[in-house]
Amino acid sequence: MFDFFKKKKKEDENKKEYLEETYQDDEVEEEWQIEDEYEEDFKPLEGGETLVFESSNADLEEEFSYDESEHNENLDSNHISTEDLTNSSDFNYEESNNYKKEEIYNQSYEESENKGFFGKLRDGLLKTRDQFSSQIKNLFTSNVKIDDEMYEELEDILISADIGMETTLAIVDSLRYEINERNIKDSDEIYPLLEEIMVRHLDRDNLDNDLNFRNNELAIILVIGVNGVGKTTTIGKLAYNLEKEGKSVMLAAADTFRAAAIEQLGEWADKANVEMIAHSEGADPSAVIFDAIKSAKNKDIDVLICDTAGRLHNKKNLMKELEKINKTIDSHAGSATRENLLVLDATTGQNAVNQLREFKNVTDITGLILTKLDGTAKGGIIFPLQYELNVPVKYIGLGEGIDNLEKFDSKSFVDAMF
Ligand SMILES: Nc1nc2c(ncn2[C@@H]2O[C@H](COP(=O)(O)OP(=O)(O)OP(=O)(O)O)[C@@H](O)[C@H]2O)c(=O)[nH]1
Repeated sequence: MFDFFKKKKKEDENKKEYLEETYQDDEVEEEWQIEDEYEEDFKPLEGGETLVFESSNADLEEEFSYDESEHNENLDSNHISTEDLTNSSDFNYEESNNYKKEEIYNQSYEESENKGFFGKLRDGLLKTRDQFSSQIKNLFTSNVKIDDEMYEELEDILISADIGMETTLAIVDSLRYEINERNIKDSDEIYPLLEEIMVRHLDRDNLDNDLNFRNNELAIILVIGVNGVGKTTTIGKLAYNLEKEGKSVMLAAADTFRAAAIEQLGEWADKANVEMIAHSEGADPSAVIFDAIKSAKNKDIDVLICDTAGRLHNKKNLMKELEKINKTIDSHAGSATRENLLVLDATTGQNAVNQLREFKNVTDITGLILTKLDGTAKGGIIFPLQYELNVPVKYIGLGEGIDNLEKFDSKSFVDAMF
């Protein structure tokens, strides 16, 4: 699965220094029993090694030529080996190695490379458009009388597209106002006006839909989200996108809750041809991020994308875990530009809005990635997320392929809905 492993020396002094620097706050220290945890997490690990999963790259392979027998000798149970991964009962190496790589590349490259951004967006939003656009067209091209009944019908259509009550009412109010102001009598003219008003509502707060990068500064992206929303897939796609833009990317497998999460991320690291830093299942996520920051700095990496476990059922622990991760980043990469991106599954409709509300109570969310828009007619969910909760959508997922992640742009999105 991983083309080879590289082992990296870690001095015990660094660990001590890290613990001292990071955990000066008595309260946090007490609650987390940091000393114990870290002693366990960092227990060397004969030779004090951390595993770095390298992507397949001939040059790198030469540079860090990997001696498997040496690796096996030194491997500590606290870290993962290829064998652990391939032999684990819930992981089928053969299958996983063959499965998506081919599928994903064929599907993505052959079909999508020929299509421009807008073509892909329109394809991805087919289900949303099918439902929404046909209803809107029916309403406005049938010489409907511009009266309260028409506005009520429009409200129903917008709400059924998951646009949410608050945004729907705001859009319909604006439309009513504009129709009066412009003295529109012909219902045909309402169709483009509605499109214009919908874009305006998405853009109301001038939210920044781009990722936050500064030249020559490491950017650290924490990716948060509950199981199954498409977090791992999205990290792989994002790494691939950013690499294509010319940035060097590294992944940190800080969702250590399940071994399968680490394995799956490793697969995506391979597909996107980027490096991944991982410890074993149950390790301290902050320790993984600490190692990843060190490695990213040593290698002059532009973007470090960190997977995290987003288990909302234990909000207090999640909050503490994220606090600890943030503290680690502040202490060791204080000048890094930061993003906390929440991944939401569009097919869950209003549930995605509830998840954003919950996560906003737990941590600062700087942006959203809305996945699986290709599999739902609920694309309108993007409106309450941006308009009501004021969090910018930065990317949208339009399929399972590695290049099925697109930057979000309100004008193109609304165009593709109509
Ligand atoms: N159609 C479609 N499927 C997607 C998209 N993003 C992710 N998926 C699929 O959603 C499923 C779950 O994705 P994962 O990346 O495993 O989700 P996760 O949040 O990491 O889930 P856990 O590993 O259980 O925490 C997979 O089958 C993905 O292929 C998307 O944009 N469109």
